[in-house]
Amino acid sequence: MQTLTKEYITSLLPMRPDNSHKATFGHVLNIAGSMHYRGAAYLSSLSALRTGAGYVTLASSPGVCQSVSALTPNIVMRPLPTRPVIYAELSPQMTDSVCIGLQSIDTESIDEKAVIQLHDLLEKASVITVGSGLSIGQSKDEFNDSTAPLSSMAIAEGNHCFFLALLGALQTRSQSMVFDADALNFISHFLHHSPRKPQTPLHLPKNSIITPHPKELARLLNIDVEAIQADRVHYATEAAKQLNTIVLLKGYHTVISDGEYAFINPTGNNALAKAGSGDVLTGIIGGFCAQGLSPLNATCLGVYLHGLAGDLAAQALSEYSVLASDLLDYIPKAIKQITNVKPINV
Ligand SMILES: NC(=O)C1=CN([C@@H]2O[C@H](COP(=O)(O)OP(=O)(O)OC[C@H]3O[C@@H](n4cnc5c(N)ncnc54)[C@H](OP(=O)(O)O)[C@@H]3O)[C@@H](O)[C@H]2O)[C@@H](O)CC1
Ligand SMILES: Nc1ncnc2c1ncn2[C@@H]1O[C@H](COP(=O)(O)OP(=O)(O)O)[C@@H](O)[C@H]1O
Repeated sequence: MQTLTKEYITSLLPMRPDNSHKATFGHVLNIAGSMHYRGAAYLSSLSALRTGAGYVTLASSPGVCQSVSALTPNIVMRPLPTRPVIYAELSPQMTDSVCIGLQSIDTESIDEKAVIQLHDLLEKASVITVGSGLSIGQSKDEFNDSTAPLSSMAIAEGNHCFFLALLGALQTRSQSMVFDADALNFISHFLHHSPRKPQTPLHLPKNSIITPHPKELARLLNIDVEAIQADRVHYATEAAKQLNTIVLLKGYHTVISDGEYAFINPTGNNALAKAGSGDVLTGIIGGFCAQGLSPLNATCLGVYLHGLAGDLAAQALSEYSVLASDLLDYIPKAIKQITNVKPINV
């Protein structure tokens, strides 16, 4: 187990040749966001550009694409077809969001056939990031409860069907891939709670990275979150072996493991404990993968810089006041700090 050092991290930064163009620095396909989590699509897309990717395409529902393009002109949009809501409880007046009991259901779920329309982008993207704010459509505990009544299982599954179709299409691809947030919840559901039990063990595509917080890793391994927190390096390593992937276990002193080696990140602070900061991290890692770094190196560099951006933001704004969107402005300062670029006095 090693702690990441500034010297090691600096050595991982990708080159920026003068004789270059946007394709030199790679294309991130970010499949993210849903009606209730538009911010996650924005944060994960923009942070990839801030980290140096040449091109970012956001593939999401039309509503998400519209919202994100209203906030920034920097991201290319690929709106995907949505599927009609199939359950009977809907009244005609309900258009965007539907409340059944305490649940708020996303009616803009992406059609699983959208995967066919994504074929060209799946071919040409340098890296595919999936899951930030993708929406499971109901409470996670209910989603992961196989004893839930059939009536609730019939209620919107968010982007579950789309994700499973996508995962099938990704199996044969060799680009780096980052699976975050709800992508991990879909995988946990498939592994442990699906009424149709998987026939064969689930394999993530090669060159993949997963970015669970402790509860997401607990869901993936089907154990208690307390057990994970009591032995973070062991469980990150175990999950990396089981799923044949790079594991980034989030939290204070984030752990990164490829199943053989484990790294501990020394940067970051409680300012990062704010909704959306994990979405920024996904984009950062995607941005470095796009520039040609291996999944392990992109993860180590991304985690360190994300934490450093949080440290610099906390110094300037206080640990209380940092927003996930502030991190976007501190990524450049973190990069400058590790490259020892002196600030220019104007
Ligand atoms: N602006 C946007 O659009 C945003 C969109 N977002 C998107 O929303 C989606 C769902 O994300 P989410 O935050 O609602 O659910 P999730 O992270 O599973 O937390 C649920 C429960 O899990 C627990 N828990 C969490 N962290 C833990 C930890 N470190 N260690 C231990 N336990 C931990 C905790 O439960 P408790 O411990 O309180 O029982 C918590 O209440 C996802 O796709 C994401 O990308 C968000 O990024 C926010 C900004
Ligand atoms: N107390 C803390 N110290 C250091 N880093 C933290 C702390 N709390 C959260 N983080 C970091 O902030 C990010 C939170 O990600 P996540 O839990 O996925 O949130 P969200 O889903 O809201 O984006 C992770 O990178 C995690 O390591």
